[in-house]
Amino acid sequence: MDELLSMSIGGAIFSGNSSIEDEIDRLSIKIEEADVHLREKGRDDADGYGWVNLPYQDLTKIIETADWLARSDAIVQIGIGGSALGNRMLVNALLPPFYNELEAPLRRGPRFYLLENSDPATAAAVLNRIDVSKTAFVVVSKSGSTTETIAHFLWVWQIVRDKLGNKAQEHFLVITDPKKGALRKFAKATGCRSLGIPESVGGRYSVLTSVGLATAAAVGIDIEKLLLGARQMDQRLAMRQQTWENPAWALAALNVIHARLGRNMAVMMPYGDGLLAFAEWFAQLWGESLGKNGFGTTPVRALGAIDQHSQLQLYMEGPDDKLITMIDVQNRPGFELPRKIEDDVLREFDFLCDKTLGDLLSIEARSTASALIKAGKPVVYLKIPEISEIYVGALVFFYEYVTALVGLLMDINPFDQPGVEQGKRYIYSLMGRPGYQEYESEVEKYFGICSKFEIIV
Ligand SMILES: O=P(O)(O)OC[C@H]1O[C@](O)(CO)[C@@H](O)[C@@H]1O
Repeated sequence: MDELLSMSIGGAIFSGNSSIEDEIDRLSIKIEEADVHLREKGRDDADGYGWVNLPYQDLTKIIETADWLARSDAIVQIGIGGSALGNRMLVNALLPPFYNELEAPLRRGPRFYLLENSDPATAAAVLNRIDVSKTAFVVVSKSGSTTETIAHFLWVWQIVRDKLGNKAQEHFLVITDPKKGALRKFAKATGCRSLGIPESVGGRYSVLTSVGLATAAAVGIDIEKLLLGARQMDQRLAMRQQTWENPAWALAALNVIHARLGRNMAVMMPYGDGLLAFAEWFAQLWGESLGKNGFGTTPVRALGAIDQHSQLQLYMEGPDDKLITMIDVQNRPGFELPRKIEDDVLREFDFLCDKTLGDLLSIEARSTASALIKAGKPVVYLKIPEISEIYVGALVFFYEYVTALVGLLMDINPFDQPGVEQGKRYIYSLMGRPGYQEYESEVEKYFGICSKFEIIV
């Protein structure tokens, strides 16, 4: 059986004489219970747990829609948080660098842009790069009401309608809740295309639904293989019923143990530019799922080898408050360094000859892990065979699984995000949304406290 992922752990400092094995074994029963709970709730398609079934879904409708999307010259996806980060992660990992700049056939599908942040500079720049009449706009929001997304949508809808009149809706795909919300109403009223997001799947667990898959397939990512990887991971995790055989169980336990010991940051440091956005996707998954009831470890996004020259000093000799995960990749595209150095003045670099840049990156990952372990810092060293659909699908499912398990081990609900709602109410009140006026005075009060200490230079 081909390997999907390997995990090694090292460098942990525990209290007293306790070993990593003892600490993890102590949590075994609770992990088994959490695992059973997760799978049972998944089978029932309970609220929040639906992602467990996504590897087995029927892709027909998504593929049909992707075929339509693929006929456009550019795709602009409008969404934020879980309605964008998964797309960014897939595109970053599975399309060639500078994809939008490539010409066909190297570019396998339409150019792909994301409108996430409510920053007018980015929005204007994207609109300047596309021909509206040859573009498909994909509006993604599970709730159908996220302010940033709706603001972008209203702006784009106006522009497209001004340009294309009653043909405007032919350029829109809405991905939202199958039954409710303003975007669902819009799709019904205009007759534009739409896809549903399963009700039981929350935003940050939705990359393997229409949210992540429709545009991914349109730009040439093999979504069947993504699901195959997720499925294989699911099946392998289900087979491993001992903590020390099951990497998801061991990693979930490890995270809980380190958090209890005050290691309150979870550094995600993949080695390779293609996994940069994986760390960003992980940050939402981890932060929004686990930051509750005073628990939660702060996700920190890092990138190897770049952050060796930026953050590593802190990881090595700063406070012992981090669990550092590194992701190494076994096979990377070849990029041979010179066989021989001709210039005398450069001879001291002979040791680099005959290797590839990929070898260098993996050597850097191993060396950095060793240095951290020597310094007594806890390291999780993950290795995937390559950055391709199967292994990315497997990695995504693995992290969703680990995150949910950590939440259940800590007796928190890993599928809600009540804390985010307060800020949303304040935004609505300041933007004048009816029904939210009462919150304006709260904003004034609390922002007033903050402004009291304003210092101007
Ligand atoms: O898909 P929606 O409903 O627009 O939500 C976007 C994001 O906003 C949040 O609700 C809060 O940040 C996330 O959980 C979600 O991924």
